[in-house]
Amino acid sequence: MTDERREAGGAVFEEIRAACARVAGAAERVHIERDKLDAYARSLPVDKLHSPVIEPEHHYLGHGEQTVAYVLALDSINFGSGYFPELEPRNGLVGYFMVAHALGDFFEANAPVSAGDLIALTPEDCAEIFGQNLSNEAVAELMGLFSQALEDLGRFVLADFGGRFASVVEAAGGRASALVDIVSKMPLFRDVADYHDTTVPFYKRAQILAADLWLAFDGEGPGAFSDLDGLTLFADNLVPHVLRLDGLLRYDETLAERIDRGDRLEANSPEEVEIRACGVHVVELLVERLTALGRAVTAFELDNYLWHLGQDPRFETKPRHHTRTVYY
Ligand SMILES: Nc1nc2c(c(CN[C@H]3C=C[C@H](O)[C@@H]3O)cn2[C@@H]2O[C@H](COP(=O)(O)O)[C@@H](O)[C@H]2O)c(=O)[nH]1
Repeated sequence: MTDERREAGGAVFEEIRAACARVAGAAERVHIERDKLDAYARSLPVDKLHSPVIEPEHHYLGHGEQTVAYVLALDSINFGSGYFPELEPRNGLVGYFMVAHALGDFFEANAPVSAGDLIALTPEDCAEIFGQNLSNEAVAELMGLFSQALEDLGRFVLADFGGRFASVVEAAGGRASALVDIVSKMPLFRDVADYHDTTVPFYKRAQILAADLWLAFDGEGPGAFSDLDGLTLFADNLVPHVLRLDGLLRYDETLAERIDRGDRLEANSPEEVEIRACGVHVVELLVERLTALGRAVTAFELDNYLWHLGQDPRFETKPRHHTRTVYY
């Protein structure tokens, strides 16, 4: 990493990178296929890498401070992948896009949505918003967690920011690392795992919040951050899956079998932490390779490219790891 990038990123980004590199070095169940990195880096379509996208048809964009509120709410509940196989599609959408779209419909119908409105949302309200049936135990658990996460956000905004969502972002002073520090005061944003003796921060949703604000506001106003190139991969269950199917990550036989037959992995288990950390580290290695090839790219840009690539049926139809967690 160059000194410029180190300066651009806050301490938190360096902590994530260092911890994930340590886990990758010690990992027993997940292996990085280093000899394939160079060819993979060369195969990436650099023109697409530099244009991260947010789908306007699925997000509530263009509404000023209400869009700030929406993005904060969205990334408060940008999790549930371990529950997604149990969810009903809503208007033909599943997974992340279902959640983003349904929350957008809620904002459309109820604007201006206040902190108090978020605090008041019950699991039953969430089931209605997301078109879900609470008679399914796993779905009921997820709707309970969504309601808790939205309530936490509402209380946080009310207690520390006078009820004004935009003030949360303004408090970060244009630094994504500061935004990560601020929102991580909410317990459900504190995405920090343990791996043997190592503390491993991922802060997946806190980081994606800065990225989404940047995308939603075209890098202006609430989307202006000077240190976006400090962001790491947002460690979820889709990008590592893409990296696995594309041959950069190899899981040992036992882990591969468990995932392929649909067993769930425990949150914070060594194998779950290894998958996430190796995902983060591979992306760092790819950023290094691409930079050396004169095709400088950021981890955020690679994340956005790889995540959208993962929506392709080639990846979507193959089993990936599922973990019931509030972090992704
Ligand atoms: N690494 C990374 N993980 C991301 C995202 C997003 C969506 N964000 C973007 C979308 C448009 C804008 O560009 C936003 O930036 C969702 N996820 C995670 O995926 C999982 C769900 O997957 P599926 O079951 O297929 O819907 C779940 O854990 C969810 O938390 C990302 O961008 N990067």
